[in-house]
Amino acid sequence: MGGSATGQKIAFLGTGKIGEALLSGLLRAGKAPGDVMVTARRTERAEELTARYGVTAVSNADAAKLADTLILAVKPQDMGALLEELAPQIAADKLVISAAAGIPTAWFETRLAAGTPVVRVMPNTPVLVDEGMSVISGGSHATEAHLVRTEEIFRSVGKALRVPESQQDAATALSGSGPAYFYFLVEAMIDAGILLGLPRQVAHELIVQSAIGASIMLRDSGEHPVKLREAVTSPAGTTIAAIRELENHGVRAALLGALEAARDRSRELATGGK
Ligand SMILES: NC(=O)C1=CN([C@@H]2O[C@H](COP(=O)(O)OP(=O)(O)OC[C@H]3O[C@@H](n4cnc5c(N)ncnc54)[C@H](OP(=O)(O)O)[C@@H]3O)[C@@H](O)[C@H]2O)C=CC1
Ligand SMILES: O=C(O)[C@@H]1CCC=N1
Repeated sequence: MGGSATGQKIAFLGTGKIGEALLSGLLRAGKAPGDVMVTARRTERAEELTARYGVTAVSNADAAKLADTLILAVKPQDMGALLEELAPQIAADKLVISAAAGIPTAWFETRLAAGTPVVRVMPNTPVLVDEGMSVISGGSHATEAHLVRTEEIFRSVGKALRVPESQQDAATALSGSGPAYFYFLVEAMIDAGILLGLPRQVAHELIVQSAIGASIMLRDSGEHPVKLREAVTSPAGTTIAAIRELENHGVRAALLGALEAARDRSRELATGGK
């Protein structure tokens, strides 16, 4: 199989939140709807996706037959059943990409035909706005061409970075789940604005634009986050009063613990368990 994704048929097996986000991004990037297939458990969901995107809804078995690249995007807990149904139908010249948290490439390799290339990818939902962060690791039969083909798919919706598979659970905790932490912080800060007497819409606008500005500075200034924070923190000013409260409440320690918990949960999902 060649390295280029152009003209290749791609199937999403399980097209929920992340599957749909990726699908919409691929189409925005110019992939022809006729080259994209989706599978769904429910007929209404299949109809919704075909109406919205003009892609073809097929059975899992047909996806395995017709597509060159299969992107498996069901929950880790549903992966066992999907593989049981599908493994015998996947020829070893297909590229199998798993977007599932936790499950190692070796788990797939033991269930698929000998030599089937498997690539594990952890994307995140900002693929919806072409600002995704996808972390990629090849299994033991994935060649450079397979990794390049995977990168082409995920770079069309943001950044992609190759890491050793041993780093995937940590990457899942950081970038896979990462957007949720920012939404959580923004939600809490909007509530703080309400506490301070601002109308909700004003609080929302102030915090969201501050988040956008801060994110762009983090990305583009080349400065360490400490430097950027110091530049906001005037002597005896307002910011240091807030930072003292954050430190008093152990927010840094809470984040360390939170990401460790996410990493551990990813490890627990390794067997597709509950
Ligand atoms: N959400 C995120 O931000 C990210 C998620 N992931 C990973 O992506 C995967 C999916 O997560 P997410 O999109 O959030 O979950 P969703 O539940 O939104 O999507 C999973 C979809 O798979 C469908 N499905 C389940 N079994 C089958 C089957 N046998 N055949 C066809 N379709 C099936 C479900 O159908 P039904 O609607 O009937 O339940 C559902 O639509 C997980 O493994 C997760 O770890 C990775 C990175 C980020
Ligand atoms: O919460 C989850 O398990 C998935 C994986 C990373 C983001 N969402």
